[in-house]
Parts: sequence; C-alpha cells; structure tokens
Amino acid sequence: MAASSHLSLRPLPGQNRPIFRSKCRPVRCADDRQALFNRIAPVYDNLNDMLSLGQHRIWKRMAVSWSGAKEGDNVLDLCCGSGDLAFLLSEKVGPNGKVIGLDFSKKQLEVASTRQHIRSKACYNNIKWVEGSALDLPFSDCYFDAITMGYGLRNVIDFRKAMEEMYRVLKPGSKASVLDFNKSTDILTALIQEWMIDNVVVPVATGYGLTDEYKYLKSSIQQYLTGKDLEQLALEAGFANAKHFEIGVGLMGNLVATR
Ligand SMILES: C/C(=C\Cc1cc(O)c2ccccc2c1O)CCC[C@H](C)CCC[C@H](C)CCCC(C)C
Ligand SMILES: C[S@@+](CC[C@H](N)C(=O)[O-])C[C@H]1O[C@@H](n2cnc3c(N)ncnc32)[C@H](O)[C@@H]1O
Repeated sequence: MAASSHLSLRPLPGQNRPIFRSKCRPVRCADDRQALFNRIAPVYDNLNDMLSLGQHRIWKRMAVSWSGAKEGDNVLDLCCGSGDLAFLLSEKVGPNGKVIGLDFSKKQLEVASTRQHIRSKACYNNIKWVEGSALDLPFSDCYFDAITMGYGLRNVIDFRKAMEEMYRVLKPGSKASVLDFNKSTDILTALIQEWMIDNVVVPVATGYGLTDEYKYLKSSIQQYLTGKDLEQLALEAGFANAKHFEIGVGLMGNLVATR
C-alpha cells in the first residue's frame, strides 16, 4: 500500500469488531453477505426500481460519468451484482473497449449474464463476468482505465483493503467512482433515510420474504463511512485526490478518487 506519511492510519469504525464465524450474527461476515446477495438476486433489480422509483438508474449514470470511462477503455465494475453499471460502462467504452464485471455472488452474476444475452445491444459483447473477491482482485497492477463500484464498498468486510485494491489495479491518473448510500452528518437527512428504510423498504421487502436482508441495509449504513471519512480512506490508500458528492437529496453519495 502506498505510504501516506502526512496521513495517520487509524482504525475504521465498525470494521474492527471480531467476527466469530460460529457465532456470526446475520450478515456480519463475508459468507453471510455472499449468501444474502445470492438470496435477493432474483428480485434485486425489481425492488431497486420500485423502492427508488427508478431514481437509482440516474444515480448509477452519474457514477459512470464520474468514472471518466471513455471509448476504447479497459474498465472494471467492482461488486457488479446484476450488472447495471457494467452495462452503462459497456455503452461508454463501446465495441473497442472492454468491461469486466466482478462479484462474489454466483446468483447475481447469473442474472447479469442472462440480462446480457437477452439485451440486443452489440456493445454488450465487450462485457466479461468474473467471480471473485473485491478484497483480492485477480488483476495486475495499473490494469484499468476506470473503476465503478455501485453499492459495493459498504458491503465488503474490509473497506480499507477494497480501496487499496482499487488503487493497485488502476492506471495512474485514472479514477474510481464509488456510489453508495450517504451516511449523512445532517441529522434530518439521516432520520428521513432511516424512516424510509424502516417504513417503506423493509415492509415491501417483507412481502418478498426478505425482511432481514433489507433490515441489513440500515445497519450497514450505520457502520459505513461518512463522505469525509471516505475521502480520507482514499487518500490513505494512496489516491492523489478524492471528493465525495452528495446526491439524491443527500440520501446517496458518490466518491470520486483519482490515482
Ligand atoms: C440501488 C439501491 C440500493 C442497492 C442495494 C444496496 C444494498 O447494500 C442492499 C443490501 C441489502 C439488500 C438490498 C440492497 C440494495 O438493494 C438504492 C435504491 C434502492 C433502495 C433499496 C431504496 C432506498 C430508498 C431510499 C432510502 C429513499 C429513496 C427516495 C427516492 C427519491 C424515491
Ligand atoms: C448492493 S449489490 C450492488 C450491485 C450493483 N453494483 C448495483 O449497483 O446494483 C452489492 C454487490 O456486492 C457484492 N459483494 C459484496 N462483497 C463483495 C466482495 N467482497 N467481493 C465481491 N463482491 C462483493 C455482492 O455480491 C452484491 O452483488
């Protein structure tokens, strides 16, 4: 990891509590999260569209735009899930570009691959799906021209390692664009976000038998990093600069870090 003499490394909130596999509470360890995303894969896209009134597609387009991906680039969609950002990247880089969508959920990748074959756009042939870990990327150093990570960082068990891996595989001068829920420091925004999850998201998910899976959303946001913390984490990982933008009336946020 690049040394950052001017920045003191300090433990990250919520990531240092021991995880006891045998007593692992739901969704506290990687295996539980992998299982969670396998379980929700069949309804994930539809629930996102329903629960965000389709807004998540706007936020994802913003994330891809901020990544700086352009025609002919070699790019990575990290924690790609069902492939929303990978498909957007595919259209950006075109037939001469290459897109890798990486995820550790087989079921999510199956959905992504099915969507790729159902859709008619020729450029989607430039997408390759890779089953792997965001904490140990199977790619060489300085390999990608851009990285997107949509609603993935909050779900990995080691934020710092994931950020360091993004830094490692990015070419100098290239960007990582990390979209997620915003852990707002504005109490009213935080209360509205929590109210929406408690009173809209979880009740709707319960109708699909996924109460605990969507209750996890709230706890994962509580254990996430604020925008300022995300900027600091990126700088500590070696990125030259990092800026967190609040979007979706402050409910969502996007970190743009340049190597
Ligand atoms: C695309 C979105 C969330 C993806 C997502 C991320 C996760 O970490 C999960 C973990 C466990 C289960 C599901 C997910 C998951 O779906 C964001 C939009 C979808 C959200 C589920 C809905 C969020 C509602 C907002 C709090 C309020 C939206 C207001 C909008 C302006 C109508
Ligand atoms: C909320 S989904 C986001 C999917 C997609 N990027 C989107 O924006 O809709 C989070 C994804 O991260 C994946 N994931 C979580 N931790 C991971 C890890 N350590 N390595 C690889 N994938 C991981 C999950 O399997 C899941 O598909």
